[in-house]
This record gives sequence, structure tokens and C-alpha cells, in this order.
Amino acid sequence: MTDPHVSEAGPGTGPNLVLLHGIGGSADTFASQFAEWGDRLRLLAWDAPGYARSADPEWPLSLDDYADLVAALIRERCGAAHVLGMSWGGVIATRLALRHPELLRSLILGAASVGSGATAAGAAAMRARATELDSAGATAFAAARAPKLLSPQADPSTVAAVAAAMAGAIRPAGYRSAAESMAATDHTADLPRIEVPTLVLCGDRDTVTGPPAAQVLAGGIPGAVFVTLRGAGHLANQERPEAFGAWVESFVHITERLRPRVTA
Ligand SMILES: O=C(O)CC1=CCC(=O)O1
Repeated sequence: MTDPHVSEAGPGTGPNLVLLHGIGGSADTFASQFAEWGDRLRLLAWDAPGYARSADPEWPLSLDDYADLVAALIRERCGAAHVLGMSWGGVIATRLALRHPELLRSLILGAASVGSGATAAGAAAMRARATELDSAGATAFAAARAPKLLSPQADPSTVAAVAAAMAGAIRPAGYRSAAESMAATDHTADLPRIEVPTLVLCGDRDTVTGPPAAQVLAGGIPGAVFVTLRGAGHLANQERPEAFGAWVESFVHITERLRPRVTA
């Protein structure tokens, strides 16, 4: 497989922050974070295989495959990193923390869940999405999906921008592979094994995963910090970038100070 596209910014000295987009996104859905942090954090955001500028996967990838690709990216580009995943990206980041904990300085989960495989209905709904994309096409699919990802207060121009970005990012091969990896995953029993400092964020107006799914993560991961962002829907990093950014940047710097653990 050809290497996925990675958008990069920031000082080579770090701290390094890897950004993993959701199932309807791309590296560009972190535009606000690039604008805010680009001069003080080293940012690396991929277009997952089959999304935006990255080539389609030759076969469907498992969640282990996605996590191992991110692990390879971190090893090649920066050695170790803070990892922020939104939604599906958060599910990949969780698997990365389980499989390659030595590569993570911290784990930051935005609008994430344990995976759609936690319930049979969730898994079926996720698989049905890929079929819907096949039949509707990217533009109509994204136009229908975008309003559900923002709070009811979001202005129409934000909804239109989210729809346009999604339509430009998604293709059937990438989306189907992502949806299948979500549908096949339930991390509930694995959460207590996560040893990486973890921040869980979610918008209080998120009706896709929302506070209940975030609370399962925060309750299951030892020592996790849990933050609810008022007025944000599922795409909290796009809808409330200032509040989202303040929490994430603060957590990155706090966890940087946890190391090295030098004994006196
Ligand atoms: O498109 C959506 O419904 C939002 C979403 C679910 C999983 C993910 O990554 O994004």
C-alpha cells in the first residue's frame, strides 16, 4: 500500500501531536487546530487510506491495520506522540494505545466510542452507512449527514462547509473499510488495560455518540479526565474550536511534564 497523505505543521522540536479524523473527515477537518497550534505544536494529520489525498486500500483494513499504520507513521516521523482521535479516529487511537502504548505520550479521545460493535444494532447501522454512500453518492450522502454532526444552533454556513468537506473527503472504498472496522469493534472489556494518560472530550449537544459513549470510555480507562464541551455537537473540534483547543493543548503540556520520571 502507498503511504497515506500526511499534512504537517509546526516546530520540529515538538511536542508532537498526531490527529486522526472521523469516518466522514480528512486531515482538513483539523483546519482550526492547524491555525491555532501550527506555530507551537508539531502537528501530523493523515488522510486515512481511501480518504481525500490518500489512495484507496487494496482490500478492507481491520482496526489493527489502521492502528499499525498510525504506529508506523509515528515511528518514521517523530518517535512518539500525543494522539488525538475524533470519533472513528478515536477508536483507532484507542486500539493504538492498546497495541503500541510505548508510542503514545497521551491519548485524547474526541466524540469517540468503544466502537459500533458494542451492540448488534450499532454494528448494522454502521455497515448500512457504506451501502447508503454507494447508492446516494458522496454529495447527497454528505448533505444528509452534515446537520446531524453539529448542534441545532450551528449556522447554515457551518453545516454547508461540513457537508462540502465531507463530500470531498469520502470515497466508497475508504468509507466501507472504515465502517467495517468500526462495526467489528467493541473495546469495552479492553479499556482497563490502557495505561496512557487519557483525556475524553465530547460536546453536550452530540447526538451521534455523545456523553453516554464518552462516559463509558472515561469510566473504563484508568485515571481518564472527562470534559464536556457546552454547545458542541459531534464535530466539537470544528464547532467549538477555542474551548476544544484550550483543553487539548493544556492536556498535552500537562502530560509532557509527567516525563521523564526521575527519582531523586
Ligand atoms: O458520520 C457520522 O455519523 C459521525 C461519525 C461516526 C463515526 C465517526 O467517525 O464519525
